[in-house]
Amino acid sequence: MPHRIVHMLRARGTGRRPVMLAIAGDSAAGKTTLTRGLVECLGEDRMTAVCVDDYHRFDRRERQGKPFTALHPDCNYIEIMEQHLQLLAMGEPILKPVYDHGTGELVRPELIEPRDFVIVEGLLPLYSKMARACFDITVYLDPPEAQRTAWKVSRDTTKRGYTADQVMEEMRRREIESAAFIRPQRRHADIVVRFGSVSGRADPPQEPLSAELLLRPTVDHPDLAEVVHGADALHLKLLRDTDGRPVDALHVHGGVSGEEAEIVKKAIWERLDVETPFPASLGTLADGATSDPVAITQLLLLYHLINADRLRMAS
Ligand SMILES: Nc1ncnc2c1ncn2[C@@H]1O[C@H](COP(=O)(O)OP(=O)(O)OP(=O)(O)O)[C@@H](O)[C@H]1O
Ligand SMILES: O=C(CO)[C@H](O)[C@H](O)COP(=O)(O)O
Repeated sequence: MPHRIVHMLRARGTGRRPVMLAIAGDSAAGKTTLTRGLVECLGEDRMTAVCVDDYHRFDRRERQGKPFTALHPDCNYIEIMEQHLQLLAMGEPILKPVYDHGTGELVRPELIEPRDFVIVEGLLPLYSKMARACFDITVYLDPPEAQRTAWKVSRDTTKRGYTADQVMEEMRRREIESAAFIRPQRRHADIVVRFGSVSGRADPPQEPLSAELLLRPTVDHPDLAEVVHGADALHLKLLRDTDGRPVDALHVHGGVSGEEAEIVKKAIWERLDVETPFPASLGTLADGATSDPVAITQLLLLYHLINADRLRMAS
């Protein structure tokens, strides 16, 4: 006699499941910037973006009296986030809470209907085993702390109503929870991305930041050795991961020329061998400037999304 869960799963039918991508990282690590370009590229009719900071249990005012910050799992409805991620992974709609980052208030929930691809970004998407089980591809954004601090001060003082001193004080308050709950998610990512100067090289201030992408063998990456062969500003290196295991690292220097970046982007895209037209408009930053290291990172993520979709259709 099948269990009730089996009946429920059968009744649900064989709807198409979306490809699920997680982008985790601390506040102002660049998650929204990366996500926005991906959504623009594939279009909202194919891609749904969800921010899991919407699962904050308390609004900004309520949090002031609490012994923890927004980074703590107890400050978030983690179980509801897990339920919703499971539903999205099965292609089901959710009624998602909404946290307004501008005002710090919890506002009217919104209906989210997953499209072919779902990007889930935020502070804690890879925090629990159940949440991690919902994803096909996982990314952790790991900028140098000094870089992230500068981004957070600039963004929170212009868009979230804080003074620079308030931001710095809040970052100090969050540090213990950042170490305990945010940074450990790095170990669960298929790809770890660091926008900043490549080690041993000082990027000139007028150039976009360089990128280092750790490409862990937990997913199949395109053959980048061929792609970057002979390039001046892109290199593939074998590094030691934090657990001591060897890992490929793709370095994209901020000073990469437009022509070289274009050749590499097209070469990555050709390895997909799909009908989808080459995505031209990637790499846009919040201030409207463009960055080839960001564009190449986004292209690699698109490669994984489209490849995962294609493999699933074929299976
Ligand atoms: N690769 C980059 N190059 C230059 N600037 C960047 C880059 N990524 C992010 N930034 C800057 O950092 C700021 C914060 O980025 P973003 O809003 O994407 O972070 P986030 O991780 O989504 O933040 P939060 O979780 O706090 O909402 C942006 O306003 C942008 O100016
Ligand atoms: O880390 C964050 C992600 O953006 C936010 O700062 C957090 O979600 C809530 O903080 P705030 O009270 O500043 O809105």
